[in-house]
Amino acid sequence: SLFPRSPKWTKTDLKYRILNYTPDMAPADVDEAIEKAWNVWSSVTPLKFTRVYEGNADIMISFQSGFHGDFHSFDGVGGILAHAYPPGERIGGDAHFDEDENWTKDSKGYNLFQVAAHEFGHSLGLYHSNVLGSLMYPSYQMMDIKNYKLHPDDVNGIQYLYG
Ligand SMILES: O=C1CC=C(NS(=O)(=O)c2ccc(-c3ccccc3)cc2)CC1=O
Ligand SMILES: [Ca+2]
Ligand SMILES: [Zn+2]
Repeated sequence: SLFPRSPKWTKTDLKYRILNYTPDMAPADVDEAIEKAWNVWSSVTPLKFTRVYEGNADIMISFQSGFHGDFHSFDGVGGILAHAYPPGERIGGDAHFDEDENWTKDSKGYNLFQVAAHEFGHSLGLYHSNVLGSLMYPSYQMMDIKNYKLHPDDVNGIQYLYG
């Protein structure tokens, strides 16, 4: 078609790898935050996310600071918290978290689960939403992470791509 659909994964079984850890949190808490962030999206699509511990994965997850080898250097404390690449080969899908932030599993600093869930939306092909309260809204706001529920706007967006 004239306007090829926005980039999306052409497979439903995606592999992710956590390349390094932030000193801000216990590794097990990082693992859990990342897994929960994937569950947000797999719970409303046919997508399956499998963690791998070596070699290449569709989505490579890492904590980096300042210049880290791509064209989007991080900026120290505050400002940009993270970024993720739309679906594709090599860097496509990868998610980078700014190590200079204070990553937490609760409501102090920046909640890793929440930021990861947002970034993984980008890794899957979603862009920002203008619906306040949606996960893909461009600005960070603390949400009820205990029993997190995806906003209908986010469900519509991801199901448009993978429904
Ligand atoms: O595409 C971009 C480029 C700039 C971004 N700014 S950010 O890193 O400060 C950021 C802002 C909001 C969020 C967020 C929004 C809603 C829920 C959870 C996090 C995550 C990261 C984040 C982002 O995803
Ligand atoms: Ca920053
Ligand atoms: Zn974003």
